This record gives sequence, C-alpha cells and structure tokens, in this order.
Amino acid sequence: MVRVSTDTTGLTAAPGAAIDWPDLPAKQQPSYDPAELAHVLSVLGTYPPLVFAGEADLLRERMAAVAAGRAFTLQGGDCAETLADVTGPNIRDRIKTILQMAVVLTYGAGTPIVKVGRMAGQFAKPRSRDDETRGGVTLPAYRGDMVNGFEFTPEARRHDADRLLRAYHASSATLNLVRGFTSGGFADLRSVHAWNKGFIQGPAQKRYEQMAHQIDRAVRFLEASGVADAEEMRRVEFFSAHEALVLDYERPMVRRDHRTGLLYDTASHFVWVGERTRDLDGAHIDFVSRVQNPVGVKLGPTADRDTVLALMDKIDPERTPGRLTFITRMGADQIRDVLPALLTSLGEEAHRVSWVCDPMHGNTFTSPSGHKTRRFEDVVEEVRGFFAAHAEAGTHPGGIHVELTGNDVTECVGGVHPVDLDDLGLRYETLCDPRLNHQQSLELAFVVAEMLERGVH
Ligand SMILES: O=C[C@H](O)[C@H](O)COP(=O)(O)O
Ligand SMILES: C=C(OP(=O)(O)O)C(=O)O
Ligand SMILES: [Mn+2]
Repeated sequence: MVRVSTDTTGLTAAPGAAIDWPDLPAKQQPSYDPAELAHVLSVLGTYPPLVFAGEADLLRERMAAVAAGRAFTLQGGDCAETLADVTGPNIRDRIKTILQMAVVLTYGAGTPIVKVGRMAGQFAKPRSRDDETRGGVTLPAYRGDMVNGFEFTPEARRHDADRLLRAYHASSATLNLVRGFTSGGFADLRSVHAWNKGFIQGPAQKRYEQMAHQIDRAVRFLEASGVADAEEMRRVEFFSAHEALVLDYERPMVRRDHRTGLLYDTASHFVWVGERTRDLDGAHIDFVSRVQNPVGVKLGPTADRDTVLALMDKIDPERTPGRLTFITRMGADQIRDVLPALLTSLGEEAHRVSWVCDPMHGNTFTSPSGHKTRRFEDVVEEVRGFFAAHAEAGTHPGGIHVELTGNDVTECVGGVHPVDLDDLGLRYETLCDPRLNHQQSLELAFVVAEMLERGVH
C-alpha cells in the first residue's frame, strides 16, 4: 500500500518521500466503503499536521526524564472523545482538572510533572465484540466517533469514512483551544485558585483550595524576591495523546520532518498501541516502530518477558531515552503478582523504558444496573501495587494514565464524596468506559502525591 506523504510543514514532499506501508494484519479496523475511503485519504493526506515534529521531540526528552526517575507523567482524558463533546466548557474543564492534578502532584511530591491529555484524537475504540444486540436487533458495535455513531440505528452504526475528516477537524479545534489555554495565560501558576472555580466543592476541592493558598504564598514570595520568571509562570507544557488504532487516520497523518527527513505521526505528540492490537507481527506495532514520536504500548496481565523484549527490539532497538513507554493495566487483583516478576525478569532492560500505570482497564465490571463501571478503591489499589512493584524491582514508577473528565459524572463508584452503585444512572455519559469525575480525579492526585513523596510498599 503506497501513500504520498507531506512534510511536517504540510507541503507535499518530493516523490521520494512516499511511504510504503507493509501489508500486515491489522486488528480492530473499520470497514469503510473503499471509494469513499480513497477520497477521504487523499484529502487527509493534504491537511496540515496537527503537531510539529519538534514538539514530539521535546516530549521524548521529557519522557526520558520520566524513564530516568527525574519526572512523573500524568496522562488523562476521556476513554472516547466524541464530536458532540468538543465544546469550550468541556475542554476547559478537562484541562483544568489535569492542571489541578498536576499541581497537586508537583507541589505534594516536588516532582516535575509531564502533562499529557488523552485528547485531540482519541476518537476510535477497540471493542471486545464486533456487534451489539439490543432487543433482538444486532448492529455493528460502536467504535468511536471516528468510525460510526453511538445511536442504535443501522444508519448511525455504518462505518463512515467521512468521519475521519470530522475527527481531524475536531482534533484540530481541540488542540487549538488547548494551546490557547496553556500558553495564553489561563494556565498561569498565579491562577491556581481560579482552576478550582465552577466545580462542585467536595472534600478534594477543599483540600486543593488549601494547597492553592500555600502555592500563592510561595509564588508571591518568589515574585517579591525577584526570582520568579513571570513569562515562565504564564505557560505550561501540555502534550496530546491517543491510541493509534485506525490506520486510515494515522497513516495519512505521517509526515517527513523537513529538518531531518524522519517520519512523525503528526496527529499527536504521543501515540500508543492498545492491549488488543499489540501483536508483534501486526500493523500497529509496525506503525509505531516507523515514527519518531514517543510511543506507548499497553501491557495487560498476560504480557511476558519475551514479548516485552521483542516489543523493545522492534520499536526501540537503539534504546533511545524517552522513546518507549509501557503502560501497564494489570488489574488491582493481579498487579502485585504479575508486575514485580515481569520487571525483575527484564533486568537492566527495565530501566531503558518508562513505566506508566493505567489503573482503569484492568478494573472494569458491570453493575447490577447494567452500567460498565470501576471502583475508585480498585483504581487506587492498582496504583499502590504499581508503586510497590517498582520498589521491589528497583525500577521507576513513571506515571499514571487515567480515564477522567472535568464533569460531575457518575460513572465510577466510590471516593470520599462517593458515587454509589445506585447513583450510576444519574449522570452516566460516557459512550465507552467509565471515567473518574472531577472529585475522584483530584482525590486520586492527592493519593498518588503521597505515594510519590513517601514511596509505597
Ligand atoms: O477503552 C477500552 C476498550 O475500548 C473498551 O474497554 C472496550 O470495551 P468493550 O469490552 O465494551 O468492547
Ligand atoms: C482501549 C484502551 O485500553 P486497553 O488497550 O488497555 O484495553 C484504552 O485505553 O481506552
Ligand atoms: Mn477505555
């Protein structure tokens, strides 16, 4: 399969720059109409990159600090972004939530936090089943707004190639606002109080408010002492990430960096391959092995030493610092058995990548009311097991990767301001997996800050 690539400035590159993607098995792919798809691909390939290669390089440097134990990464956002939810308030509240969590982690643990949003591209979902049956009617499963619609009708569930373009535009609009917020003064460290406004004021928000007071005092002290750099305080580094799942989206977004001739997935700063598509000889691992972005691979409880080493050899043969992150999602009940043994079996190699904990995907269950949910306590327990495993193996716990929203939803149960099983129907808005709400997200940040500061065993 041959596609024409453009360079990272969006200009069509010389013919020699065309990318010859090998024809490898690719799981979880949509079946778009071929004629519609051909048209869409030719359009997508001419659209401007969403990120610049130099930004991806910067994130790789930041992730190198994570791998070395000098920084911690916070990765968070929706399980599935939706086109309808690309609104100013939704994006603002998700950004505020991540900024607040990052402040809690930075201030609480004194560690630099590499902030990454699961956003501006997280529009496709791998599914356990291809179909969904309701009341005797079977239709294709919902696979994310990049593929089909959630509504349970044959029209909505049809795989529609035009959605690739809509996902691109939605990602572009999202990233534009994120860049505005993070560089235009909204994320100014002197606004830590303001980020807490507009949210329901539960125990975690109150605790945050106290911390914000202390930060204010510290910032005023630094300003008065003349050592605070006002420009530096105005800006925050924030990166985008999503699962590189639909190759008909990711491949046309691959561009050759005009500075070096190297390939980058310009749809996002960071992309990862999911648990269901990480086959060593599959198209997804091949895809990430060809781009220079920092990349991740999810590892479930069945991942073994040989697989992990083979993934490293394939994706990161040079062991480039910051290049590869393993995002473990073992489940609270398995992580303490599985992860220490895996890390130990890797020996020195375990120090050459970053390790991030996804405490969500191994802890999903269905409530009696039929909602897919997770217990906040299981999420915390998996993170605790993650820290303990790294302490045991002598490796660095590098970060957390969570499904969250700034909205006051009732999708995960538990927390200090608890959502009960009976509450799930009140505000269950996700179209795929349950997310931590604002309160639960902040609470998690406080708990993780303590683990970072004290270490957990
Ligand atoms: O986000 C992850 C997966 O897409 C999701 O957990 C799959 O859910 P399913 O088992 O309902 O298909
Ligand atoms: C699909 C996801 O996770 P996993 O691949 O770990 O199941 C996800 O992160 O939404
Ligand atoms: Mn998910």
